[in-house]
Amino acid sequence: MRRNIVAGNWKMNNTLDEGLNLIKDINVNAKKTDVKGVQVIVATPFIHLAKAVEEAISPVRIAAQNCASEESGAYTGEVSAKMIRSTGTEYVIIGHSERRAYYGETDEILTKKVDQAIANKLYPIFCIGEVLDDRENDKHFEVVENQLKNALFHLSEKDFGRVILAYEPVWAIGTGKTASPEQAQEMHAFIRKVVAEKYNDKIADEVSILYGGSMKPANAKELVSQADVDGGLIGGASLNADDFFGIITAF
Ligand SMILES: O=C[C@H](O)COP(=O)(O)O
Repeated sequence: MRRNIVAGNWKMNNTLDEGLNLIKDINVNAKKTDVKGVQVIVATPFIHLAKAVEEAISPVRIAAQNCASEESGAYTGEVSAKMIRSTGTEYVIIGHSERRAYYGETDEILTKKVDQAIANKLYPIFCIGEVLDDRENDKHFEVVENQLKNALFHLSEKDFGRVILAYEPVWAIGTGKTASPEQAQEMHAFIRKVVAEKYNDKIADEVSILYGGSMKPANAKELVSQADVDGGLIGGASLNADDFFGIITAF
């Protein structure tokens, strides 16, 4: 079912103590705030996951920021989807533009990660988005469509139903430049259309599509009030519980 979701992505920030204190602050905010049915997700580094799951109270759920493309074995430094699920974690971000750009994650690798996540009953938060050059050359729709097709469209209808999409124009991540509400809506509507063409209208209508890229309390309301923007994937502003809830209460 299409849900409103605000997911914080801590990226490589917070020691274990800092992270658990932030979860406590998020719990305090969650208790005193009417989140109006918004699903709150916090994507922590791997080291926090098991304790964050114990600490987080409803409606806060925990996500990993990545998972291995392989099931198990001699892959030093990797963390499998099964290991992540064994901590009680329910969600995993896959295909973040930083993973694509800095760690060479191709569509082929991402396909395997998505399959691992689904096989281990995690909900993938799958990131798509163009770089500035793509947008300036009017290739942004094509790029996003290919990212969807190449890593997700092998999924059955049932498995696709577990996926949350996050549109993150790379030029807006951590730059303070946000896509305008119109640019976000235009792309989200396009994504829904591409999903409808591949699957059907019902599936397209039910998939949650989050916007990510310099979303802050000050601009969140305009973005989430767009018809096809179902929430946000928040980087910088998720590192402070008050800012994070400033976005959650924008609905
Ligand atoms: O995963 C989150 C996005 O990369 C957005 O990051 P940002 O809010 O710091 O721009």
